[in-house]
Amino acid sequence: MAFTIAIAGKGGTGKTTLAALLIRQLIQAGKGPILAVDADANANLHEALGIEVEDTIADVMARINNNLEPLPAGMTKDQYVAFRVHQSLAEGDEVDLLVMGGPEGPGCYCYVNNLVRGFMQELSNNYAYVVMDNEAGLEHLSRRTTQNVDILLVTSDASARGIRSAGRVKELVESLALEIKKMYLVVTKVADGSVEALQDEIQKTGLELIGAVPRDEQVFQYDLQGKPLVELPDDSLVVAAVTEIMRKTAIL
Ligand SMILES: Nc1ncnc2c1ncn2[C@@H]1O[C@H](COP(=O)(O)OP(=O)(O)OP(=O)(O)O)[C@@H](O)[C@H]1O
Repeated sequence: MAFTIAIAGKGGTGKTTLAALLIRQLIQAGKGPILAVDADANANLHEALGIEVEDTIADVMARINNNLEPLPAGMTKDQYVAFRVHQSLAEGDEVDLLVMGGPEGPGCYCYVNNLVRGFMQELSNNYAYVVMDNEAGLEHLSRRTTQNVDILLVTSDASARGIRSAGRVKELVESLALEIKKMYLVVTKVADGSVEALQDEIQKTGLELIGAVPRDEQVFQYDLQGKPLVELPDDSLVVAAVTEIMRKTAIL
């Protein structure tokens, strides 16, 4: 069973950046193969990883559900879904990427979710690690289309409002009774001293702060130029911060 790391937080809090850097460091440490799952409808993990994606799972499922892709002779719907999901896996060096996409059309949830869930479980057995980029609403985790999580990293930017919404992610996890072994807070885009100023807010959430990712102009520049974040240099400030988080959480 793959070790699963999920990242969740409000839009723009650096989830994709964190996911890409975790994957970068896992690869560097020779911990592949890794399955990256983009479960954020707005996310662009493929760009951060430098992997081309043709299809999202939601697109494939919508086509199958609307009979735009007739079943090949001799194949059951289950077999065909498994085959098409497998086909939409984008392959890179040491990391493959599955983009969930969405939102899904009405009326197709249960059946497709059940199939995707079964398929995800089987698929993840082929990998040492699964790294998932999720929305704050934890859509896929709550529908259990994805498997149990070993570590959930909740991201917040360095603002009191951000910390409070990270606290709501924690409450959501608890109210949904999700099977998550460990949950930590990561404050992102941190300028000098701003984490200290947030200590009271952090304490109120009950989340354990595991690390801070500094605001780094280089990340912004890479995104601006469409350069994959996995190509950030070894001496990058954010790479060092993520490596430290991985040590503290015993991922590395
Ligand atoms: N440590 C950082 N330093 C500077 N800029 C950053 C940092 N982390 C993220 N950013 C910038 O913040 C923006 C949002 O980052 P990112 O895409 O990682 O967030 P996200 O939470 O995945 O957002 P979304 O939910 O919209 O996909 C990007 O423009 C990125 O360049």
